[in-house]
Parts: sequence; structure tokens; C-alpha cells
Amino acid sequence: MTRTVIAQGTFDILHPGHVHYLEEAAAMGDELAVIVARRANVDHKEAPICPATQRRDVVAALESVDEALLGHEEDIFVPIEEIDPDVIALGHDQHHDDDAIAAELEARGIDCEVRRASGRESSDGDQLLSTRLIIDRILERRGE
Ligand SMILES: Cc1cc2nc3c(=O)[nH]c(=O)nc-3n(C[C@H](O)[C@H](O)[C@H](O)COP(=O)(O)O)c2cc1C
Ligand SMILES: Nc1ncnc2c1ncn2[C@@H]1O[C@H](COP(=O)(O)OP(=O)(O)OP(=O)(O)O)[C@@H](O)[C@H]1O
Repeated sequence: MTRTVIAQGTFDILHPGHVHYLEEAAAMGDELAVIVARRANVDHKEAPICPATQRRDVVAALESVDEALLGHEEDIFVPIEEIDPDVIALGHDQHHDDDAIAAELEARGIDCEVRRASGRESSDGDQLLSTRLIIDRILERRGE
């Protein structure tokens, strides 16, 4: 039986931390589907710069990704109900609570494991492994 894994995030400006996360998530099963967050749901940090369709299309082009789709505007569990995954791979720093997600899955009758991926650190101390760091560097270099 094919094991489907779900990963999710904003993926505004891609960097090797995203590549690491999605490769690790893909290795948790046979097929990886990635839910790309809608701008309206990115409320815990600055809103993304790139449009949602652009973020989805770039994620879809990665080798580890079988499918990338736009998230639901109001109910983040709707795509999960449709895909019915075997594993949800949370990112190492995603603010979601593992137990709360597991409880909601159970309440909706979705039999799915919740796992946490690992974080990738800069190998030479110089890499910019977060979208925020990349944007901060751009603003610094352009003298904003
Ligand atoms: C299981 C799961 C499903 C999600 N589904 C959606 C969704 O359908 N639509 C959406 O806009 N965001 C969805 N999200 C939320 C975003 O993917 C994301 O966590 C957040 O909005 C962006 O923050 P981040 O990139 O720091 O994780 C989901 C998150 C989780 C954990
Ligand atoms: N360095 C990293 N190592 C492993 N996973 C990462 C890394 N950076 C981001 N991710 C994961 O990628 C997914 C999408 O992350 P997101 O788009 O929020 O990127 P980000 O670079 O962390 O953004 P920001 O700097 O704005 O918080 C999340 O699940 C996150 O945990």
C-alpha cells in the first residue's frame, strides 16, 4: 500500500532548509503532497511576498515533491480529509501543537501519524536558512 505523507508551510522564498524538510518528509513514505499556506492563514509572521500560486508552482518543481496544492482558506483540515494521508510531517519550528493536531484528526476520523521533521543548520555558518533571514539580508544590503 502506498504511504502518503503531507508537508505544509508558507515557502515564500525557497532555501536549502525547505529542501531538507521536504526530502525528510518524502522519506517518511512513498508519496509527498505539500500544502502551501494561503496568505490569510499566515498570521503569526510577516505575510508572504510571493503570490500563493507562485509559491505552489516552485514547490511542485522540487524532486522530492509529488504534488503541491494550495491550502484551504478557512479550514486547514479540509485538504487533509481529501488526501487522507498516512503521515503529517510537521516542520521543526512549526508553531502547530502536535497533540492538538492529533486530537483533531481523531475527531474527524482520520487515521494519520503526526511526526516532527528535523531542522537544518547552516553547514558553514554563512547560509541563510530562513526566508526572514534572506529578506533581512536584502534590506541590509540595499540600505533600506
Ligand atoms: C496539518 C496542517 C494542514 C494545513 N493546511 C493548511 C491549509 O489547508 N491552508 C492554509 O492556508 N494553511 C494550512 N496549514 C497552515 C500552514 O501550512 C502553515 O503552518 C502556516 O500558515 C504558515 O506558517 P509556517 O510556514 O511557519 O508553517 C496547515 C498546517 C498544518 C499543520
Ligand atoms: N532550516 C530549516 N530546516 C528544516 N526545516 C525548515 C527550515 N526552514 C524552514 N523549514 C520548514 O519549512 C516549512 C516551511 O517553512 P517557512 O515557509 O515558514 O520557511 P521559513 O524559512 O522558516 O520562514 P520564516 O523565516 O519566514 O519563518 C516549515 O515546516 C519549516 O519548519
